[in-house]
Amino acid sequence: MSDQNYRPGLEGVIATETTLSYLDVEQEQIVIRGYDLIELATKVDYLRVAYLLVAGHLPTETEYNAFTEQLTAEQKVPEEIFQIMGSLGPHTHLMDAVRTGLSALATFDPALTDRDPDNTWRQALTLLATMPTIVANSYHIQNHEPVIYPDPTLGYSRNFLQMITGRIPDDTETRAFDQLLTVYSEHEMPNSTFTAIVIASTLSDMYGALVGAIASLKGTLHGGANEAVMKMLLEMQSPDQVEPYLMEKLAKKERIMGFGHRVYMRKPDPRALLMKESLKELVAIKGHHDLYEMCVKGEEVMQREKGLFPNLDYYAAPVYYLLDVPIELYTPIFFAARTAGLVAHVREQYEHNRLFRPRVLYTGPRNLHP
Ligand SMILES: CC(=O)SCCNC(=O)CCNC(=O)[C@H](O)C(C)(C)COP(=O)(O)OP(=O)(O)OC[C@H]1O[C@@H](n2cnc3c(N)ncnc32)[C@H](O)[C@@H]1OP(=O)(O)O
Ligand SMILES: O=C([O-])CC(=O)C(=O)O
Repeated sequence: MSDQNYRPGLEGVIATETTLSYLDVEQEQIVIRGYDLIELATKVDYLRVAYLLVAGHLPTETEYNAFTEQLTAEQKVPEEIFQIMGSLGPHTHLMDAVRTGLSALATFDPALTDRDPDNTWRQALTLLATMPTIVANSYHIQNHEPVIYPDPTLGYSRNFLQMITGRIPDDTETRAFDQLLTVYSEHEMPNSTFTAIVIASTLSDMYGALVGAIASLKGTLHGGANEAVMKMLLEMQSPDQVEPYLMEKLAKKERIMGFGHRVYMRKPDPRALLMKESLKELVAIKGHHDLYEMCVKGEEVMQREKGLFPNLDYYAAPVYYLLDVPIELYTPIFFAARTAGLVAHVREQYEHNRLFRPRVLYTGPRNLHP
């Protein structure tokens, strides 16, 4: 086979057609069904964006009310899910606990393999409704704490955050968390979304596609970077330590988590800019000015030394931190937020399916005999 089409890591390769989203790097815009993601994040809430992704248009007030009512009605998960998650080993990574919880949830779906759009819409709603409950409680279960059940009187994001921290967040915290969910909701064709549509292309079910996506998102080159960023910031301790810390790592040719991006490359990630603003606002209210200063210093050093910009994970990590979210939950929350984009992509894949089955550039031996 000719190697002229071979691109390691499929860099720059167009894998599918979609009406969902597009990274317009030149215009520095993330297009979500025609809208700018950053404008959406500043003007509408996460649930409206989730509806936009799955249904294809922003909801009317009637559609929005019906959507939130349906989600609220489905927030609870069967107790067996918590029991299964509670039976996992002592070293369980929360992404693996969520992966297992989601896998188990599939066994409660009465029409798991029915790909009719009405059924996949129902499944999308179930997944959006239950993911916060599974994600938040993965932490409590692993730490032998009581499960915190969803509170149907709170909105989606406020309820999600209260299930994590055990206290009802104020309006500022709820808004910051909601915005975080929105900027994580969809991002064209990252590794995890690609994994999901590859699985869906075999006509496997939506849950299975998302289970694969979780495994992909766990990696530190992808979603796992946000946890690594926070650990790095805590290790640095103070603004004056940032430069020596980063210079030492760079001298050892280590990757600095939260910087660089396959698509943006040497351009800023618009989501990181919004999260930087969000961090600034939270710091003004909650203190931790040092944290903001450290982040800005890190950005300056990486720009000067490597010409690299921060990605979303770099500024999302300290925002999570100021919202009192345990570090182990940063990546699972990314997954919960991305559920909106993932279910929309899986539904789209079913609508115009073609099995993914690429070829290889074979570099091994030939004509050997046993
Ligand atoms: C929400 C998200 O999932 S965003 C991604 C989150 N992941 C991270 O933050 C992990 C850190 N970043 C990285 O490892 C990379 O930038 C990736 C994986 C995100 C993208 O990588 P790729 O597109 O494969 O870029 P590639 O690895 O070819 O890097 C290009 C150059 O930039 C350097 N580079 C890229 N990112 C980094 C980094 N974070 N730290 C140090 N150097 C870096 C590479 O060493 C390479 O330099 P060279 O040309 O001198 O060898
Ligand atoms: O687009 C990517 O490759 C990774 C990313 O930023 C995301 O999934 O949000």
